[in-house]
Amino acid sequence: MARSRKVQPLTWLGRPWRDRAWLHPLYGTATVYVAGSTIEAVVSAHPDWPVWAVGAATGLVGAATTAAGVLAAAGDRFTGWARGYLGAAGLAGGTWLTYAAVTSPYEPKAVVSALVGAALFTGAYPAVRHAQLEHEAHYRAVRARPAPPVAAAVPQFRNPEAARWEGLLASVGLAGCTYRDREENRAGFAILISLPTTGKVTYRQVVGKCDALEIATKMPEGTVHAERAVSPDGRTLASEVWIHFDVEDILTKTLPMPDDHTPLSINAAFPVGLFADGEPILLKLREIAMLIVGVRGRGKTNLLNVIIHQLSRCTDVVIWMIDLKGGRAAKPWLKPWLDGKVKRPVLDWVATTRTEAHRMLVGGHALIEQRANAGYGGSKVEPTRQRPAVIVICDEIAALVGQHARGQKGDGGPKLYDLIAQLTLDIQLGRSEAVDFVLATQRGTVTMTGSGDLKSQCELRAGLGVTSPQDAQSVFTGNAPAAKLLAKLKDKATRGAVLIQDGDGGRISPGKLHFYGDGDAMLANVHRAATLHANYPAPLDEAGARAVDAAVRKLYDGSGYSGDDGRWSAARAEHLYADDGLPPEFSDDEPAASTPAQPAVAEPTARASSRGGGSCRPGRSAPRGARRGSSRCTTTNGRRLWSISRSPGSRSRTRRHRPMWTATRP
Ligand SMILES: Nc1ncnc2c1ncn2[C@@H]1O[C@H](COP(=O)(O)OP(=O)(O)OP(=O)(O)O)[C@@H](O)[C@H]1O
Repeated sequence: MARSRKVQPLTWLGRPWRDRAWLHPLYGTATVYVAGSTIEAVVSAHPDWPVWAVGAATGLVGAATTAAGVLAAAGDRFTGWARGYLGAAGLAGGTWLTYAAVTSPYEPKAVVSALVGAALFTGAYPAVRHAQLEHEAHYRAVRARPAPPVAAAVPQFRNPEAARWEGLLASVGLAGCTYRDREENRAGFAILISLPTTGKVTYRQVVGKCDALEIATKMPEGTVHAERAVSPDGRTLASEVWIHFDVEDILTKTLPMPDDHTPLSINAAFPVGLFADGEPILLKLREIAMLIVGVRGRGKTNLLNVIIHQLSRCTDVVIWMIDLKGGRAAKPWLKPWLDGKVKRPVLDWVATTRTEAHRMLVGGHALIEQRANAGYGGSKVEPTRQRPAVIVICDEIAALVGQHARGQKGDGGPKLYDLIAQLTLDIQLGRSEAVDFVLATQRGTVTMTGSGDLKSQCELRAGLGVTSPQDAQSVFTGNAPAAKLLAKLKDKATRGAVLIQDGDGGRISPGKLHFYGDGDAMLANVHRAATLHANYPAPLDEAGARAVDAAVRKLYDGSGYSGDDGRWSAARAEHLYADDGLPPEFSDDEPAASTPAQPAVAEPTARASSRGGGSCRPGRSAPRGARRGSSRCTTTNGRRLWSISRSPGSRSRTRRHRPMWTATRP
């Protein structure tokens, strides 16, 4: 039902004496005439008053009546005509009064002028009044303000939880935000708020108040964080924000690496940890370059181990690794093969020198060209065991392409510029040919990553803890809220905590990575995985291997990728065979309680034995009907290359940032 609206009262000019309005000028003239007669009577009674003084006094009265006329019609409710008419009436009346005071109101000229004035003002009045009434009608329609609604006085029902949250938000300086919804998750809960429509509170301000909310709710540091809400059709909403309260504080927990050794596919996502709200972090390393940034001791090596563990479960992937720290990270993964316990290493190629890394990058480029020229799969290569993806993992890229990573003068090794250019080109061209990169560095600055171009190619970023907010900014360029959150992950308890950014919109979420173990425990875990996964990674396809071999032979000493003088030859890989620093054997902790299902993978070809200088012999084939891995993607959309699964059964109309596909893996 429409509410009746009262209008403000309008002017005296149109309203009072509405029925006899035409008499107004006559009343006015009569009033002035009576005033003139009164002045005459008073002056006659005082013959000693000088004429000039009487004239001046009435002149002042005239000026005052003129001003009164003009002021009476001030404001936007009167027309200009009304103001002119009243001003002129005041001026005429004042002038006449002055004249009548000095002479006499009964003198012929005074009488005639009074009559003429009355006639003129009476004649003009209807037009002035008509204009005024029209103006008032318009004013009433357009400008009249509604009276305050009576309903405002009636107390409204308030959801007590909404009132509590809005009160809390207001107490930390987020007044005007409206509580909309609450969603429980595995780590705690999240509330959805609408920002005030005045724009007085922005998303950034909410992020800035997370510290204050932690204090107000007595939560540990880093357990409250904000995330923009997303509409059901995937658009980020400017006015709605989820605030997460991670009661469980997953960021400070240690999440042991699941003892899962079943086979996977690179076309599906694999878990690497849990988001702060308890949902799994799933990575899909397809058509994307990943940049991992974290200062020493924040968990880079651990994350690389987790990634190698999961990649080496894939039956359609070839893993190459650049490890310029003398192979410290790669060697444990080679150990079962070096010990002769398995017939193939899970890492297909390891480069521990800049020269070998150059060979690898040039070989990668040859593979990309060979695949592009062959036109496999139309616009892009879909990895299979017959034509596997190649993932190049590089631990500490600063040692390879950083500003200070120059080789010895005259050592015949690659130039820094060549390495930067080759790596950048490979990342650019590799994605459609199933050649992708995982790069790790201590800082995200251009001096450490070689070039801005190279860094900008890495759409998937993972931040693992930095020393300063500036460093945090260099990971998630231009994203102050994320940088702030990353800079918070600095205490011991949050080691292995990560901030992960999706390439298609920059949304960032905190989480905790699975822990692969420390020291000997880590080495034992690696040994076990490298043993159990030995047959999973595919050999490089024959045509690709030939192209890589030919390209590598053009460099340096003419040795290649395959054959006796290939990548595993004593001349190039002898240092990897040295058993320094690694515990002797892990033979007794081999497949125990959770013996994995054997992979249903094709037996590596006999040709594989020749690659690897005779050391890389065919492994046993798996029994028929062996169980495949259960992880799968139901859908993906074009460029979205990794994402996050949503907890099932969410009721909210407005989603948190969650994906288009679901992983069914536990
Ligand atoms: N996910 C995790 N959960 C719990 N603790 C972790 C995790 N990741 C790493 N840590 C802890 O942090 C320490 C450092 O980890 P890691 O060696 O992987 O760091 P890093 O960044 O590679 O350091 P460096 O460059 O010195 O090798 C580990 O010894 C471990 O105690």
